[in-house]
Amino acid sequence: MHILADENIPLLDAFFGPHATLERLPGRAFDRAAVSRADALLVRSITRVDETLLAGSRVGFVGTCTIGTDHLDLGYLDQAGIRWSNAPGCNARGVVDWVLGALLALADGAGADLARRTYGIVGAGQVGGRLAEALRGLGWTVLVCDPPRQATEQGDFHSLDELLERCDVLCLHTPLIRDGEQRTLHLFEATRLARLRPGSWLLNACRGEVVDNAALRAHLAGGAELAVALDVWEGEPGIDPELARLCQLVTPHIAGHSLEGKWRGTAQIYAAFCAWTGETPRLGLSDLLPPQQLERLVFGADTPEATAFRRVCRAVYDPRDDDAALRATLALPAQARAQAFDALRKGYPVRREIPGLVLEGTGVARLARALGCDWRHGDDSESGGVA
Ligand SMILES: NC(=O)c1ccc[n+]([C@@H]2O[C@H](COP(=O)([O-])OP(=O)(O)OC[C@H]3O[C@@H](n4cnc5c(N)ncnc54)[C@H](O)[C@@H]3O)[C@@H](O)[C@H]2O)c1
Ligand SMILES: O=C(O)[C@H](O)[C@H](O)COP(=O)(O)O
Repeated sequence: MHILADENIPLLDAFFGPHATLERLPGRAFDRAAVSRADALLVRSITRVDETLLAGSRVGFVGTCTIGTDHLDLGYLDQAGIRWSNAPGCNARGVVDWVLGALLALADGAGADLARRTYGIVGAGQVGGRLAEALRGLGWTVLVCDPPRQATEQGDFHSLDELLERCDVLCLHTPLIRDGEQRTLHLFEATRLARLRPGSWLLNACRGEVVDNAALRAHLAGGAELAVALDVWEGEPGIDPELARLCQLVTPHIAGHSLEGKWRGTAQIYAAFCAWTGETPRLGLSDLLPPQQLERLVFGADTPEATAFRRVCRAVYDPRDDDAALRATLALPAQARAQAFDALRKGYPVRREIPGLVLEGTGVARLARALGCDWRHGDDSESGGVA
């Protein structure tokens, strides 16, 4: 068994080493020659896997250590009898942490109170569903638009038109769907952008193509009262530097790059690979995940929830660091800028997830529940320190 794998997939040796020979390549360097040596492919989001790449090969399994599948031609894989798997939900929590950090950054820029805004979540699956739960858990107002779910479930869903009318924060979490009734390609084009309420915020951490980037740039350049946080871009890795300069927060498609998110992705694909070969998995994520260095945050009984929220989010992750790193590349020539975008993703520092924390203090029980953290009553004589 020979596996061709993206070099940016962590834990390849630990999981797959006992089952196969491994060959690593940059995700953008997969070609027919390399694929002709492989029985299985392990990819991330940047490798287009379709008939052009696979025809005539003996590849029988394609695993993508990502949530998204828009880089896979699923119709072709099914018709060619090639087993495939993605890693549903693997890095959803990392994206939620990115959104929370982005909201804090936007609130600082606008002098806004996060609790008083109305949130619209477009696409409420693994990411959007968790985000809605977190924001509602904080007592904030959240409207959800998810027509595919609305068609099959009872629930409190709203139309996109209603979100545009009522919300002052829009968070996009749909898959990229290029055609059909649920098309999301350029879901936010010039007309919809123009309908956003003045003073509103737009956050995109799903796929760049869900927002028409040229239309967004024109809208912002025209003086629109809109603050924007973008993690994903049309034309990655060659992003539009003018658009980036007009946005309040910009990051290089790393919203889901928590350590747990990346490792879970490998573990999920390993389980799918073993199901394909008929072997018994020898390892699970819990065998490998290191303990968190920062485990406990202690709050005094009088700490306002908004203050505690800020401390918890920022203690784990502040996307303004990623913003600064990406902004530093914007003046580079196009090719160097695209390489820098990939390099920031490849060399991404270790980042853990908020639910790994324990929050201690009588006043933070609701916050802990909303953020998915364990909670301890604790000793109220301690005040706001970090253990
Ligand atoms: N930036 C990152 O690092 C990062 C990380 C993880 C996931 N993602 C991307 O985020 C997106 C969402 O991921 P997920 O795991 O939540 O996916 P998911 O499939 O679990 O959920 C997507 C939801 O969108 C809904 N949807 C589909 N078409 C819609 C439409 N036209 N309007 C509104 N809702 C619609 C679906 O019904 C579903 O509930 C994917 O594109 C994924 O690739 C990005
Ligand atoms: O769909 C996903 O899971 C994410 O967009 C994923 O994190 C993409 O980043 P990559 O894994 O390609 O680095």
